[in-house]
Amino acid sequence: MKRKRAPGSLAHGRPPHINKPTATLSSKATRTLIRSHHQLHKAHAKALKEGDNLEASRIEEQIEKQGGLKSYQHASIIGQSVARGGDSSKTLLAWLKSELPQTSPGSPPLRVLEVGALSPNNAISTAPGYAVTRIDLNSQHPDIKTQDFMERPVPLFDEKRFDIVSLSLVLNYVPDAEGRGDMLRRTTEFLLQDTPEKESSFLFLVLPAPCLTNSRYLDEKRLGEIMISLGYMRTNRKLTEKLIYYLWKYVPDRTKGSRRSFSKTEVNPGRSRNNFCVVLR
Ligand SMILES: C[S@@+](CC[C@H](N)C(=O)[O-])C[C@H]1O[C@@H](n2cnc3c(N)ncnc32)[C@H](O)[C@@H]1O
Repeated sequence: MKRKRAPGSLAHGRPPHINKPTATLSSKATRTLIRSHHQLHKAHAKALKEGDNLEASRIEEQIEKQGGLKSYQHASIIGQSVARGGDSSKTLLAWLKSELPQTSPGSPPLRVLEVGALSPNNAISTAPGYAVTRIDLNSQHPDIKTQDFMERPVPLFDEKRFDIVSLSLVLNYVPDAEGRGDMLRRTTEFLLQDTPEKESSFLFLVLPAPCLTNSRYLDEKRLGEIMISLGYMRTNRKLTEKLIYYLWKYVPDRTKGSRRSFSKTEVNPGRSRNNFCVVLR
């Protein structure tokens, strides 16, 4: 008998999109591989943090045994295939059409930084009017630069900043809560700082739904508070069975005097919940 995954588990929410890959894994094998990679990745970060190098190298070996980041990305690409739910950047495109109407013929392309890019052929990359810079920890294509977003040099002028930063199923890849807070804060440094509000810039954020609907430490209200303290205003939201999508407008002036820190605080007690958390220092 086919076993259904509990709707509240983090493995339940898996990526959408792109072209159908040639070699295919079953949905179950795809989910198992993604879940196991996430667990090992987290355990590895924990071992390193605790200075347990022996345990860290044991986990590294395990990760390599199951194909490493490459296999995880392959499973994610399959998860993104049209057959398994579609491309999250389609939602981004639809929202941008109403939020940034300057995407008319003749206007300069909107600059997009896609963090965690798996393919240069998704909807945002193939739509006219967008210039997409793609990065990933491990590029699978010559048009994607191998780069850690956390180490990408911070731009000093708006000319080098972006109209849109996309973090689609990337924040949940970061193994620890402080690292997630740091990643969210860092997005603001890549968005426009000196441009009038009507030409605002945006963060597209996609997470597995259970990160917000079934976590002990994070819900939509708390994420909203974190985002507001960083200078973001929510403009769009979509919740599906598996994923939650947001578009946040960045309004730099809003941060003046409103910066707060957020620790690991229980917002939803319950034994069957997950531990997804964002800590903002
Ligand atoms: C599940 S895939 C998501 C792919 C795609 N964006 C999507 O929506 O399906 C997560 C990707 O994020 C990448 N990633 C995670 N942290 C990153 C970082 N700090 N900098 C760049 N890429 C990162 C991983 O290498 C992985 O390929």
